[in-house]
Amino acid sequence: MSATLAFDAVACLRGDRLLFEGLSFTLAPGEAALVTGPNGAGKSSLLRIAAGLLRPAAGRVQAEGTRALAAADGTALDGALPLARALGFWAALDRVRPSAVADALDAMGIAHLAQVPVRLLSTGQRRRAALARVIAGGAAIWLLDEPGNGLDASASERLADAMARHRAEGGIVLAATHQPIGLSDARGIQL
Ligand SMILES: Nc1ncnc2c1ncn2[C@@H]1O[C@H](COP(=O)(O)OP(=O)(O)OP(=O)(O)O)[C@@H](O)[C@H]1O
Repeated sequence: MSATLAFDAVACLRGDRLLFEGLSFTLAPGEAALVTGPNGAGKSSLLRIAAGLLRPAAGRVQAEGTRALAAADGTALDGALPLARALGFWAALDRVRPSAVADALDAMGIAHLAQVPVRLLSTGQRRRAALARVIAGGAAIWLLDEPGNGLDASASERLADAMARHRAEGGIVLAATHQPIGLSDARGIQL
């Protein structure tokens, strides 16, 4: 997997507030960074900029490889569909191999929920499902907003394992978090 994510003197403006400016970093294959900072500092905004969903007020973002964003709220999954089918919808768009969904459900320990409609999942199960979507999608660059929120100890371990496997394959992880998430050797980006 070949991936690069580079910020070059990036500034972020929300409304009329400058949240950060002059932010530069480069992540090479296998590298990870942890974005920290107080509530409202702009962590989610930074991830949206990294995903290409929000335009920087200044500077440039270069991404080599596909990007997948797991937002802090919501799963981006159809609540009415059974979990496996909701994930399958994205997997089809991402053109991944058919077994990717089952593997991702296994990786997050929710294979037994495959037939349960997404809207009936618990908060932690939904978080696991959102992460399973990213894992199944096969994107090179994972952008994870508060990925540890709502996860129990076992799910946190599964997330740490999934991130380690992803990096070992040359993937990149950029995560915003207030809590430790088992991301070893991650660069710190303090807002
Ligand atoms: N669409 C928007 N228009 C204007 N301001 C916005 C918009 N979205 C977010 N903001 C503001 O930008 C600031 C940064 O928000 P952001 O969600 O990026 O922070 P954060 O560091 O992720 O915060 P938290 O730790 O609370 O999740 C906040 O003050 C927020 O009110």
